[in-house]
Amino acid sequence: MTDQKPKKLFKVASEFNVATQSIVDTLSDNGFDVANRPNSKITSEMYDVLEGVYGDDKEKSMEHERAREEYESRRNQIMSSRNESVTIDTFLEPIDEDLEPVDEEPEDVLSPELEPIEEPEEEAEKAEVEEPEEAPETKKTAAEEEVAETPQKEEPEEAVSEKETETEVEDTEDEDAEEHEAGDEAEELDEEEEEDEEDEAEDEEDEVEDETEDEVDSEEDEESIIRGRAGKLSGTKVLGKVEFSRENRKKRKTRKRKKDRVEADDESAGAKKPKAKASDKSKDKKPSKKAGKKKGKRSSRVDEEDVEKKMRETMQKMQSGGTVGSKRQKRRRQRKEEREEELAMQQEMEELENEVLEVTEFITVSDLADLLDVKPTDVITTCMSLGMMVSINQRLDASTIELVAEEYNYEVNFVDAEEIIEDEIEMEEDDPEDLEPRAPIITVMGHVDHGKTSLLDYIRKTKVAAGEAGGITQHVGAYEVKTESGKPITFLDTPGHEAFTAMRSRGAQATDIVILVIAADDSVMPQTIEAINHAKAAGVSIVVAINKMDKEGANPDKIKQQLSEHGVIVEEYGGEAQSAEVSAHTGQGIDELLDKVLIEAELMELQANPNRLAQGIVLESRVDKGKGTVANVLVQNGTLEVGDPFVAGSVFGRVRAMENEHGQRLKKAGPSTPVQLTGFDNSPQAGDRLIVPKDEKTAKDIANQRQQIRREQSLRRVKHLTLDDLSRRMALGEVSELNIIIKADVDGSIEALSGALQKLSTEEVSVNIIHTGSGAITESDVLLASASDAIIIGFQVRPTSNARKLAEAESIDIRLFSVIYDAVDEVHDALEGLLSPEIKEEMKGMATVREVFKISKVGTIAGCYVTEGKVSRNNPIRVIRDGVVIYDGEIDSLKRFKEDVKEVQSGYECGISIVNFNDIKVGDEFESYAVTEEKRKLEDAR
Ligand SMILES: Nc1nc2c(ncn2[C@@H]2O[C@H](COP(=O)(O)OP(=O)(O)OP(=O)(O)O)[C@@H](O)[C@H]2O)c(=O)[nH]1
Repeated sequence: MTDQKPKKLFKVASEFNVATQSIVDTLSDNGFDVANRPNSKITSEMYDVLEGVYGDDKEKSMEHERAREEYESRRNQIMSSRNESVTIDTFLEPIDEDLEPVDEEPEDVLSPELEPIEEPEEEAEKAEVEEPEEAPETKKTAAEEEVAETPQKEEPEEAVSEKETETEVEDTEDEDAEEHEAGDEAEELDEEEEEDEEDEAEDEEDEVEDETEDEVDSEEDEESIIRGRAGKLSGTKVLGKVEFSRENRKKRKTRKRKKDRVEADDESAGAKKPKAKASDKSKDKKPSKKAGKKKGKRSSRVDEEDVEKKMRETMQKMQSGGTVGSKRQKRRRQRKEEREEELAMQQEMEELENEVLEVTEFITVSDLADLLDVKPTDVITTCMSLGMMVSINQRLDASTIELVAEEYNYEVNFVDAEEIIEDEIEMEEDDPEDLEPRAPIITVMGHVDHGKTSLLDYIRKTKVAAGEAGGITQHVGAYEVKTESGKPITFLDTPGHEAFTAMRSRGAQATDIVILVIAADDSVMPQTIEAINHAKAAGVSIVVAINKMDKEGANPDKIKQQLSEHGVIVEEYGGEAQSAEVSAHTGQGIDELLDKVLIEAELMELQANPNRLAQGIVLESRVDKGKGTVANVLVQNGTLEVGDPFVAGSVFGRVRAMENEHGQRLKKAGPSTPVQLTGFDNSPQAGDRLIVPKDEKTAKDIANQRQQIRREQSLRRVKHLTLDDLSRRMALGEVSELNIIIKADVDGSIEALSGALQKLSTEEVSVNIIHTGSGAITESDVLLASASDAIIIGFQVRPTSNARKLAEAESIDIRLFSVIYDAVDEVHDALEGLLSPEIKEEMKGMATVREVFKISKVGTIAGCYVTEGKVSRNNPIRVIRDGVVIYDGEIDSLKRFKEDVKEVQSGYECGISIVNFNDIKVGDEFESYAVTEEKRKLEDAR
């Protein structure tokens, strides 16, 4: 190297296989001052020094080079075999003639340009191959002699050493620098080279980013890394570009989707499936390109027009005078963009495939078809294939909608019809300027006996009465307290999580902050944890009140420690939860607690707009003999005024009167004000949202619509789980636990039954006994079953008549048994999906015993009054005393006056005697029932 021309830094770095910085450092250690720029000159003296230091690395570099050459020759073989099918010669005959140096692989040369439809790996592989494509094109334009000359000039030299014909124009820039330097002395070329090299350096940085580049490219990457070009990574800006274009695509997509919805009718004829729709869309966007890519039929997609167009484009680019390097860079960017686009497209298609339908339950077949973009007949056919005959206007239940939607690759998200109606009429968002701070609404929660009630009582007694003569005189579900700073806080006055969860289960949320009460002398208990979980699920802030601080053994630190284990980290422990140590007995720390509540409220920026139509929530309602329906309502936003028409749930009303907790009449109630409200048409339910629409007509319309929906739902929906549909709902994944309430005659039976039933738990369904009790099945059992979606099993007991009616109304499955193992078998069969209630029992009539006549030789005759249905002579009869079955047998005689009759209708008296049973007492009830055999239906078995 001693007498040779100076080399460039990056070349030397590449030769020695080390970073340019290392070279610079080494040289500086040896007294040479060289800037770390790729084109810095390395003199022969410097080179000698470097050789001494990095000789070994040079060896490695050469090995590396050999491996690269090997790879390239292998790749060329593959290329030439692969591209036989795609020849572009036909299109470029005149060019080929001029292009001797590269005509060995013309198809490779042009295919990437003309057919950007190959698989990404292919694309990557051709990263190098495409280079020459510009060369031939260059040559084609005779005018571009200058550019064309370069490869031609080099060819003879390279032809000797290079086996590959593709020979990468890169070589003319990459290795050429090296080779030329040995032979070519032309200074002006050097300058050109410098430019090229700079571009190239950038280009190579690009390659570093380009993950799909092939091995050869990765070698270049290595080179680029070696050349220490990391400082120039400004090229990553390209990514920004790509993102931008993707966003645009998304927007376009959204618009398109909307448009599609509008034009659904026209298009739906062809679009059988959303998938089809998706691919249509993709075609719209990327016509033959993508389609071709998918099918891999590349040559078929290349038409002459395309070729010409591409050629023109290429020539334009060349004429515009970009260097080869910058063109390559552009090309790479282009490819990268294409890949990004493709990715975005795939994502979109996936999105489309997993599209979620937002529907209300019980939409009609034609509505569903509209949403699915298909014809109603398609939905009808689908239903038929699922074994259901439906008509176009038939409303479908949730599971059918899901099944049909699934057929069209849609997921279904059921939305509350009421919400939809509400959304339609919901007034627009409040202008931030109109918002004013409002009082926080607080619920007190905590474990049993930790002092919730005491705390609420203390606050009510000490903080409410101030200034309000008489204090709280009536229950309105909530009350407002004034803190020392004069700021108000509204407390919901029912402690415990029942009220909170009941509201939440109805989708309503009245609470902003939960005060979590924990006794300082106790510890974090199950209900504490439950309360934490509920509050978290509702997204409600927690302020901790460590109560009973007056007690000996109070250990607040222990509580704080335990709380942190459950994700509530108080401020002293570095968390965000406010906490106060209080005593509901002495009042210690209560002011501090309220202050902390206010701090939390401030942090939450609780605001409302008092100058708008009111919105609120029904806390509870009851029927008052004098006033009609009275409901406690918490105004959440806007101002409710006397005379306002409103709708609460499905109930219409007009504010007749409002009273606050002090029994004072109010004309207006602003945000966070609890009021007792009269003027309802009917009884709303706790948790119902109350809104004041713009006029009475709208309010009535909404109420009517909602009533209709509720009617439909109550008519059609099997609201609660029954043993009959257990296996079907298990299969649909709707049920994973079977909640059971057991009522039995004696405690012993309860234990035996619950033990046996619990053992039936399977992997799919666990059996939970949520409540047990002895005695008749009461209304509260049915309510519990309704709230927890449970079935009721009665063993030797019967429901009271109110419970029976309620169970019917609420579709609660009550199963009555006289033999424990019958109950166990039935539940077992239901779990196994084998349940076939072939023998069904139906209550036919009830009669109450009013008098008892004991007649010797005949036995006891009961003078009865038929209260429900009819009592038939031929039906079996049960004797029920205090809700418990005491005998099950047959009627001996049924008489009206002295005549034997077959049956007696309700409202009539009759005399009944029972075979072998004389222990009849006044007040007993007779249940006349029929046993019917039902053929097992196929759908039951599913
Ligand atoms: N020493 C002391 N006792 C308290 C304090 N707060 C409540 N207690 C007592 O703890 C017991 C339970 O208090 P409650 O207010 O009924 O507790 P709770 O959490 O409402 O209980 P449930 O309504 O059963 O859930 C009562 O005997 C209260 O007198 C307190 O700060 N100090």
